[in-house]
Amino acid sequence: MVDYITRDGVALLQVNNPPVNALSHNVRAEIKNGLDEAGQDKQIKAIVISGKRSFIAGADITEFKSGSYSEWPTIIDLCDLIESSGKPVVAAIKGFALGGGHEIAISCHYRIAHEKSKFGFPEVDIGILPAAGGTQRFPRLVGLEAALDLIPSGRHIGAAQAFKLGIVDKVVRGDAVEEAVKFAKSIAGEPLVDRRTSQRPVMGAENAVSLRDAAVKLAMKKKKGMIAPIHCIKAVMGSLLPFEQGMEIEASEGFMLFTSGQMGALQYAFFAQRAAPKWSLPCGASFKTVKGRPIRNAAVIGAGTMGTGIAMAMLNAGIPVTLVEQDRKFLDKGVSLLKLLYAGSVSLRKITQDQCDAILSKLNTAVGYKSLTNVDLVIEAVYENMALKKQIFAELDRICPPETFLWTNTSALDIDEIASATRRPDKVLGTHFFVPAYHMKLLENVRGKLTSAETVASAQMFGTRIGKIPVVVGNCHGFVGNRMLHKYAHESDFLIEEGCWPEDVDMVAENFGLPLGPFKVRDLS
Ligand SMILES: CC/C=C\C/C=C/C(=O)SCCNC(=O)CCNC(=O)[C@H](O)C(C)(C)COP(=O)(O)OP(=O)(O)OC[C@H]1O[C@@H](n2cnc3c(N)ncnc32)[C@H](O)[C@@H]1OP(=O)(O)O
Repeated sequence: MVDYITRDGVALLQVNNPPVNALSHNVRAEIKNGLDEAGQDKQIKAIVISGKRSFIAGADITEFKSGSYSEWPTIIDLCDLIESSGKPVVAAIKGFALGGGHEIAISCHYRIAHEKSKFGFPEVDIGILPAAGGTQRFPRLVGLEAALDLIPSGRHIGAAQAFKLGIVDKVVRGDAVEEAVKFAKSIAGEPLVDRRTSQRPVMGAENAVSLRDAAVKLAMKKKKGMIAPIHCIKAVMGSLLPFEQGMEIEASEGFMLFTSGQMGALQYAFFAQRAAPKWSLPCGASFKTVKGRPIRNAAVIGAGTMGTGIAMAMLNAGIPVTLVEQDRKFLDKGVSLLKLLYAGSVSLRKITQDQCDAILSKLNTAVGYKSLTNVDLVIEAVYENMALKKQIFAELDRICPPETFLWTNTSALDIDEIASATRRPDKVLGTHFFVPAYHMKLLENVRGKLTSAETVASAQMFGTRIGKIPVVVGNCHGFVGNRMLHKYAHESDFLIEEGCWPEDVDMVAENFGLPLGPFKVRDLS
């Protein structure tokens, strides 16, 4: 799990724990053994820590449930061992240095990073904080302001910004490991006193109160209902005390999170989101046995809210889209809406004007279905009317090539009945997008009784490609999402009957952490 390689007086400890080099107990034990071996070997003058393929994505999240994250050596022990090493330790970073991996990196005496590497403390999003000294060392490396920005937000940054902030000592284009080995040789024997992060003062301490208040305000706005950001902020503020005392604050803030229900729920969600795109059918088919067909181009029928949203989701992923309406007036309205949304993204600087132009260059429009003779996929997104949908599917079936997938955006209608209007029921599937379709992550892929495994595989692949979390569901009224939503909507309605105002119900739901309250969602639909 950790290869120990010696190179001309340098010991290279290379973590090899696929898929993401998480710091599982065995990995930690082997890093410790490697550090001990390198420390004892008189021939070794410096140490490089790196990862095969990528650096280290953090603690092994499964260990927070099992409890083995706290078994010796912990990540805290490793960080202390690395920092106090008498021989210089250099982190060679490519790929991800996240969470505990980032904490290991900032405990090293130097950091050499590939230009495409990424840094971050995503702990906040799984309900915890950087509990291996990260809340204490990071402010000492980058200052209070940047630490209060990056730790409670969990935001990833690239190598260039990491260099600007002082996280990284050198950014390289070539092989970060080779550069780090070369660098380690060049600094062997130099004093390390000012290279130990825990010994540094925290910059920006004079503005501590205003920086803290601003961070709390932002966290309450951006991460509504989450307790971890506030504990992160409290722990970072502890860095204004001497290091040992700050570590105690980190531990006590961490303890509250490690024993919270939110930690369990968010870590459940972490694994559930990764499990959802995997699928298997009663016949045994899964991604292991069936390959999906990539979608090279697509058409969307209907330029209303759902149709334009779905078209945007595809355009954002670089898939050329033809937006189709039966009437030029509706088509123009849809295109104007779509352009307005992209113009908004430009003015908010989410994309540049050039990127906007490139995206829109992949948008075509058509009145009627005649031009759909060369598309891999058609997604129908007209209003929920079975007779209309069947009529459209019958017509599409006549015009589109036999291999074209015909999918329907419906939140409740029977996929089998829609498929019965075609001669290709195996290629018919429901794609239930949620409003706004260009933004919401969930995509229910509804399998009818004749939908083929290849169609399911293609829809799951497609969902991931357009940045959704696709999940295969059965064909029943309301599928899964709306069956859950209906209960939630009923309870919200009862509250109105009992005298609450819709805006009050929305406010409570939003303060709990939902992006939009139930009545605002209904206004959008
Ligand atoms: C005593 C001190 C205690 C604590 C201090 C430290 C705390 C931490 O470090 S908490 C962990 C912080 N790190 C993260 O939260 C990173 C989580 N991972 C990711 O964000 C992503 O996986 C990635 C950006 C690193 C890579 O993304 P991608 O290439 O899209 O891969 P997947 O997300 O699909 O993941 C692939 C595979 O790996 C599993 N996995 C990912 N990270 C972890 C992890 N940290 N621990 C355990 N397992 C992890 C993920 O579930 C996928 O598994 P399957 O293929 O089985 O689905």
